[in-house]
Amino acid sequence: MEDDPRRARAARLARLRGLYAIVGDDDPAGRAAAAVAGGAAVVQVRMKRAPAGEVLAATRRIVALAAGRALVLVNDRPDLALLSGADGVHLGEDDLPVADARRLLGEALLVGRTARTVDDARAALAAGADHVGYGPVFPSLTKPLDVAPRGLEALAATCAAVPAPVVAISGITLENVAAVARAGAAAAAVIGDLFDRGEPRARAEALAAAFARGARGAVR
Ligand SMILES: Cc1ncc(COP(=O)(O)OP(=O)(O)O)c(N)n1
Ligand SMILES: Cc1nc(C(=O)O)sc1CCOP(=O)(O)O
Ligand SMILES: [Mg+2]
Repeated sequence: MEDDPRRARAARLARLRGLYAIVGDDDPAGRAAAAVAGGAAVVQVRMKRAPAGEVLAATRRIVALAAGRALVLVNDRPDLALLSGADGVHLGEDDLPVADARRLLGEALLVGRTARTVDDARAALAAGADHVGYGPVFPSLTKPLDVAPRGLEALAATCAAVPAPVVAISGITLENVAAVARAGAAAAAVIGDLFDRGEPRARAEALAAAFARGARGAVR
């Protein structure tokens, strides 16, 4: 057990920076390996079709390959986050409440929560989350959404208002990722532009470098 759980969580939160890759049911470990090799700081396991045992086995493989290089978070399932040795969980409105996931995971692991508004983000933090996933920033080709894209100005306002790391999500590409970083996002969550645009390792390198330039305020 990590000696000082709050210190352990702070150390994890400090690593929640840059490219945040989301892998799904198609070759999760292979995609995670390519993303981490390309400099992704975070891998989220978001397997929506596989049975729980398969998600657990894949997440354990990803925890092992990412060790020391990238954080691993599990979408939806705090139980699988705990059992797999992952760094935390990401929750949305259809998942367990943040407070219950926090009870299950304890203080050392990360709990992220989807937020559509600043009020959503504040409520998530008050309930025990330590970061939020804010979006949709742009339209997504991967996930149909029943909410309108928020855009960069709303992202910037949310990053300024929320006293915790904000992970931007939805429609993030090599063309807009620097602007996402300049808006103040701690990290940029990406699926399509990372895995459907050529070789993922090289794409990850390009996305991570572009995010870093934006975070320095550099003009591309
Ligand atoms: C970093 C990040 N932000 C938001 C989401 C969306 O999560 P959720 O609302 O639980 O929806 P699904 O991903 O489960 O469809 C996310 N996964 N990651
Ligand atoms: C998993 C997910 N959640 C979203 C939300 O806004 O809740 S958008 C999204 C898909 C992100 O994929 P892409 O980078 O291809 O747009
Ligand atoms: Mg979810």
